[in-house]
Amino acid sequence: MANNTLIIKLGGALLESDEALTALFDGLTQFLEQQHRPLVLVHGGGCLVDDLLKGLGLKSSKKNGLRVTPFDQIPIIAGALAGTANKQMMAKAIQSGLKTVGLCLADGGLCNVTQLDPELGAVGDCQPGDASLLHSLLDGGFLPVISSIGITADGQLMNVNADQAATAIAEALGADLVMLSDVSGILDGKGQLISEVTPDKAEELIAKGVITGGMEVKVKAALHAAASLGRPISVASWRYPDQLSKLLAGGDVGTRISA
Ligand SMILES: Nc1ncnc2c1ncn2[C@@H]1O[C@H](COP(=O)(O)OP(=O)(O)O)[C@@H](O)[C@H]1O
Ligand SMILES: CC(=O)N[C@@H](CCC(=O)OP(=O)(O)O)C(=O)O
Repeated sequence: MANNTLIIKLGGALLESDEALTALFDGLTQFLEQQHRPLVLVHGGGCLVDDLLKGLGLKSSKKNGLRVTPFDQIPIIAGALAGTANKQMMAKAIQSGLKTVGLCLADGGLCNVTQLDPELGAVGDCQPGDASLLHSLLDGGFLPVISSIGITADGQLMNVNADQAATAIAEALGADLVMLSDVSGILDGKGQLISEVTPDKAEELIAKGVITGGMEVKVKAALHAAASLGRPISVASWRYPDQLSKLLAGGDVGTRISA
């Protein structure tokens, strides 16, 4: 199989805008027609989980950008991420005429997931595993759409941060990785886009409290992937799918994170 596989991670806030979701999948379809690159989508859905837990009267909190996941909440969270979010993404892909397969991190042993930290409950650390199922699907012309739910060797469902899941999958495939979020990239203290972030710059911005929460997790995951894959990782917005080709050609779009 061609080794120019592209992983695009889609932040969950995209699911809150039907218009943006349609535009993105139309953009992805055009991109695939032009570039013929094997593409894998990895998605989040944090806001969907927030809404669902709130609706059920359940409290939820985050530690360093990661959701504390009590074991009795994992069935609900897995339902939201591997169920609703995954199928809503697939639905848009199908509407755009793409042949798609919905997966989680456990399918075909794609990722090895273990408990990250007992204080976080059912939250998984995610390491690259067996990518042969993905290779087969890509060879068959399918678009894999992957949620960030994992299963440990002991059979425990785990909630994995979707940026960490995307980096492990990019490592498993040796693929390029682009993270599309609800912001245009990493912003400085004045809200201006930063075009390039190195490990030193990231450390400085995190220490100053400029990069926080979900973006801190994203930047750390991207720095790890940039180092292990030996290429930069881009963080940009899902609002401008027409800029994807420019971004991949090294153009001035979003933030480039290099190790
Ligand atoms: N320096 C920063 N630049 C941009 N966004 C930041 C920054 N620091 C924190 N954030 C927050 O990070 C969010 C993106 O992270 P997250 O919500 O995890 O996105 P996604 O769901 O796309 O993974 C932004 O919406 C913003 O609120
Ligand atoms: C452990 C952990 O934090 N899991 C995340 C998984 C979803 C996610 O990462 O969604 P976004 O990409 O939309 O942020 C969560 O429960 O919110």
